[in-house]
Amino acid sequence: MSTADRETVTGVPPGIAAAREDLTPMLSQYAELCAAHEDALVLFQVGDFYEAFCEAAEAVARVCEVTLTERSDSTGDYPMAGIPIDNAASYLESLLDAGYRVAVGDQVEDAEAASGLVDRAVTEVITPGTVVEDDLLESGTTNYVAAVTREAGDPSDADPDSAPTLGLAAVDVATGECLVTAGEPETVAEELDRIAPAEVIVGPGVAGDRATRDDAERGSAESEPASIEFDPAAGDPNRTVHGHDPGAFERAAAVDRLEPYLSAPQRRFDADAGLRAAGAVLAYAEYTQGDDGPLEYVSRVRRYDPRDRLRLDAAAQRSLELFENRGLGASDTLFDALDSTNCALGRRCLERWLRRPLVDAGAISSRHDAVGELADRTLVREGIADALATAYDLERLVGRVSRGRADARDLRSLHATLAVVPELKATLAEGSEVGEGGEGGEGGEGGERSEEGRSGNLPRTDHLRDLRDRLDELEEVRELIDAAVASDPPQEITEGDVIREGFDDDLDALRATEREGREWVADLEARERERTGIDSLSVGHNQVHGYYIEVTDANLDRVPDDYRRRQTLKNSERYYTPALKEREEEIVGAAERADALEYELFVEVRERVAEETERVQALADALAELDALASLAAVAIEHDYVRPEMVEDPDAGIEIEGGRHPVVERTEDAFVPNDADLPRGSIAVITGPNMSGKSTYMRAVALAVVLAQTGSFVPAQAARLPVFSRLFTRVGASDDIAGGQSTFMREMSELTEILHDASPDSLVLLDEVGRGTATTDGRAIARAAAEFVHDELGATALFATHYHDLTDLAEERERAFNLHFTATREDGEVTFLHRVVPGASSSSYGVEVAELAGVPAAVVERSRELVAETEAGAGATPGPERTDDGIGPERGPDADAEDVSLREFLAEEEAEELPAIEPADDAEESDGADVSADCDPDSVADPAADASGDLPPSVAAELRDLDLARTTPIEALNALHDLQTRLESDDD
Ligand SMILES: Nc1ncnc2c1ncn2[C@@H]1O[C@H](COP(=O)(O)OP(=O)(O)OP(=O)(O)O)[C@@H](O)[C@H]1O
Repeated sequence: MSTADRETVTGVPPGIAAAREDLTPMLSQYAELCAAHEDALVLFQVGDFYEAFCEAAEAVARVCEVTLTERSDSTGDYPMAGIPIDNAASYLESLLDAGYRVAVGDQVEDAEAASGLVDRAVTEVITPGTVVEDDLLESGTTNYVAAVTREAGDPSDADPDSAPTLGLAAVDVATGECLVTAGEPETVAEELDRIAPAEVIVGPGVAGDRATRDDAERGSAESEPASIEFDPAAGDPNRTVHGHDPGAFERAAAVDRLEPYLSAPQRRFDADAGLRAAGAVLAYAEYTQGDDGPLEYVSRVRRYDPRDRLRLDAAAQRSLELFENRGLGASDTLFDALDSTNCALGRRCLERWLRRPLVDAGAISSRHDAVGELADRTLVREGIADALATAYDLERLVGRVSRGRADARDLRSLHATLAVVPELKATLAEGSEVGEGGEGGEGGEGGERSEEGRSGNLPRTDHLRDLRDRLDELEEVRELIDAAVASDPPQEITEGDVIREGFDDDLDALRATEREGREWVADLEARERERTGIDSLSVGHNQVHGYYIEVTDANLDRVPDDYRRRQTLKNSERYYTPALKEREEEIVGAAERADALEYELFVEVRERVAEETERVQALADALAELDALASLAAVAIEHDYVRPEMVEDPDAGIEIEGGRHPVVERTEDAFVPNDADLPRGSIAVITGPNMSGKSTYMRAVALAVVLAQTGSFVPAQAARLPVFSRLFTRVGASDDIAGGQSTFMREMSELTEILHDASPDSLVLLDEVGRGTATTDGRAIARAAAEFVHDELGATALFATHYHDLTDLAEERERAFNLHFTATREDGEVTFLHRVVPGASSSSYGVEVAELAGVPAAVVERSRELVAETEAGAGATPGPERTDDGIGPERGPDADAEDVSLREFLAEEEAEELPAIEPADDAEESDGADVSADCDPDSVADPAADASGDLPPSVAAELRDLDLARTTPIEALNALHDLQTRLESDDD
C-alpha cells in the first residue's frame, strides 16, 4: 500500500466530496463522519454490514478482497464495498496491516425505533497501537501506542551542545497500563525499543511530525524547534509513526487532559516533555475510543526513570535475541526459552521484566528468593500453574468492563478468574513447613524465615508472603457476579437469559408471567380438544400471526362461537380466542419487558464491577507476578539453572562455572558448558575458527547477566555476578542487516554509542567489530576501540575477532587477556570442540568451514592455492612451519591450539598478514596506540612513519587536543589522515 493510496481514502473520499451538495441524508451523514476523521478510513454501519463508498470502497475491496458493488439512489451511482459486522475482525486486521486507521461508524440508535435516518457515530478508531478487540490482539502481548515530544522552550536559549530532553508516554489501551518517562534522545530511543509500541504519535519538532516535515519541505525555519536527530521508527521499520494534533501536545491541554487521571499533574513530572507526552497519548487514546471522556481503566499513570533498570539498547536486544529471532541458527528467543507461564497476564509480566531487568541488588535477590522457594516446592509450583491455567486475561477483561464493553460472558470469565484466588492463597500456604521440598537449599536467603513461615501457614520468603497478601479475593465482586449473571449466558446482552433467577424480584415476576402464559398455551391444545371434541385440533405459533388454534375443514362445524378467524389455509382454518389473545399479549409484553430489564440490571452490575477496577488491576498484577515467578522456577528446575550469587562489591567481576547458552543448549544435543572469569574492567579478546562458538560464548555470558537481573536463575553450575547498569553489544556488520543504513555506518554508529556511554558499570560485547570495511581499516578500528574500552572506559568487555593481531593487547594492557576456541583436524576434517581455553588461537580454518558449508570443490581448492601463495610470498619472514594446506602449524590429531605458543602465533600471523613489516623488532617497538603503524603495510613502509618520535609541535598539540571520547572512529581516521598529510608535507 503506497502512501498515496492511503491519502486518497482517509477522510472524505473525493467522489463523495464532489457530490456533497446532492447527497442523500445517509451519504451526507457518512461524509460528515469522514470529515471528522481526516486521518482514518470510515466504515459506516448499514444494517449487518460496515460499508465504505467511492474511493474508500475501492480501497476496502482491494485490501479486504471483497466485491465492489454499486449503490444507486436518486442522486447518482456510488461504488460501495462492505464487510460483514459479525465477521469483521479479519477484515479489520487486513486494513490495519495495510497501514490504515479505521473509524467505526456504528448505528447508535435502534434502527426500528428510529424515525427517519438512524443516528450514527464513530464509536472507536482502530489503529495499530490502540486495538482492543481480542480477535485482533495477540494474547499475552502488550500493544502500546506511544507519544514522543520534545522539551518546550526557545531553542536559541539552549546550549547547542546539550541534547534536548524528550518526553515519552505509552498506553496499552486494552489494559490501561500507562508509562511516562523523559530523557535524552538516546535514552528515549532505547525506551521506545523496549516498549516496542505498534504506533507512535510525535509532537512538534520530532522527526515524523507532520508540521515539521512540511516545514522541512518548504525549507522554512519557523518558530518551532527544528526536527532533532531522533527517529521514532529506528528500532522497528514496521512501527507506524505519524504526527498528531499539535494542540494536544501543549502544556495547558496536557494538564487538563491528565487531571482526571492523577491529581495536580503539573507538579508530578520532572520534565515538561514527559507531562506533555502523557497528555497527548491519553488524548489520542481517548480519541480512538470514541472521545467518550477519560478512560477509567487507566488508573495508574506510572512515571519512571530508565536509569532504574538495566539499560539494554535496541542493538543489544536484537543481537541477544531476547524477543526476536534473527533467523541465524536456533529458531527461539530468550523469551521463548524462559516462558513457561500459564496465563496471558503472566506472559506479559515476564516480557516486561525481561525488557527491563533490575539494577537494585536487593530487588534482584528478592525475586531470586521467590524463584528459589517455588523451585523447591514442586507441589506449590504445580498448584499455581494449574490454578492460573484457568485464569482469563483479567487486565483486558477489566478494561472492557470499565469501557462498558464487557458482555455477560466477560463477567463470567472475570468470576471464574476471581474464583481461583482463594485456591491460590491456599496453595501458597500449603506444605510450607520448614523441611518441605529441599528446604534450606537455593531459596534460603534474605530473611525469609519468620515465625509465621515456620508455623507452616505462609510462604517462606518475604516476596511470596507479600504476593500472597496482595491476592485480593474481591469476594463482593465475585458474589455479585455469581448471584447476578447466568452461568452460561449468551453473547448478546439485550435478548435475555443473562440475569440469574432470584437476583431481582421484578424480573422474576415478569419471567413468571411469561412462563405461566406459555404453560397456559401449552395446555390449551388438550383443553380445547376436550371442549370441542376435535381430536385433530392443534395450537401453534408463527412470527406473523402469533398464537393460533388450527382446525381442519372437516371439523369446522364443531368450532365454538368464541373462536375468531385469523387465517384461512388450503385445508384448514386458524383461529384465536379472546383469552388466547390476552395471554399472548401478556407473554410478549412480559418477555419484552424482562429482556429490557435484564439489560438494565446487567449494565448496573457491570458498573458496580467497574467501580472496583483498581482492585482488580492490583489483583491482576499480583497474579501476573506469581505466574512469572512460577515460570522462572519451572524453567530453572526443568533446565537445571542455578541461583546466581549477586555480589554488590563495585569491583566484582563475572565468575561463571559451566555456563550455557539458554537457547542454543536446547537445540544442540551436546552443548559444551564453558567457564567465564572476567574481572571487573577486563577485556577478553576471543579468537578461534569460524563456527567454533565465540559468539555463542559471549552471548551466554551476557544472557546470564540479563537473566540474573531479571530475577531468573541462570544456566550454569555456579555463578557470581555483579549488578551491571548497562549492557552494550555490537555485532559484526554482516550479522546484522536490519535498517536502511549502510551496514558499516550502522556498525560505526553503534560503536560510537558504546564508546561514548559505556562505563565501569557496563558490560560490552564486541563481535567482529570492523568487519564491514577494508581489512586494514577494520583492524585499525577494532584495535583502537579495544584500547579505548580498556584504557578510557574501564568497562568489562568481551571482544570476539578474526583479527589475530588484536591478541597482543594482552601483552600491552594490564586487564586484557586472551581466550580462544579450539578445533581439531583429522584427515582434513575439522571438528569444533566448542571449548574455551586461555590464550590466543592460531588458525581460522576459514577454508575448511567453506568446504563444510558446501562451497564447490574447485573454489575450495583454489582458495587453498591462494593461501599457499600468500604464505610463500611471506616466506622471508620467520615463522613456524606450515602444513601442506598452509592453514596452521602441523599438529597431531589430539593437539589443539593450546599447543601453539603465543609467540609462534604472533610470528605466524605476521607472516600471514603483514608481509611488509620487517624486521619483526619494529613491530614490537611500535606503540599499541599507533594502529596504522601496526597494521597497514603501506603506512609502515612510508618513511613518514619514522617521524613519530619527533613530531612537529603543531601536530603533537593537535593530537593531544583530540577529544577521543567525542570522536567517532571515522572522525578519528580522518583526523589521522590529516595529520599524516601534514607530516608528509613537512618532510617535503
Ligand atoms: N558450547 C557449545 N556447545 C555446542 N555447540 C555449540 C557451542 N557453541 C556454539 N555451538 C554451535 O556452533 C555454532 C557456531 O557457533 P558461533 O556462531 O558461536 O561461532 P563463531 O565462532 O562465533 O563463528 P563465526 O566466527 O563464524 O561468527 C552454533 O550455532 C552452535 O550450533
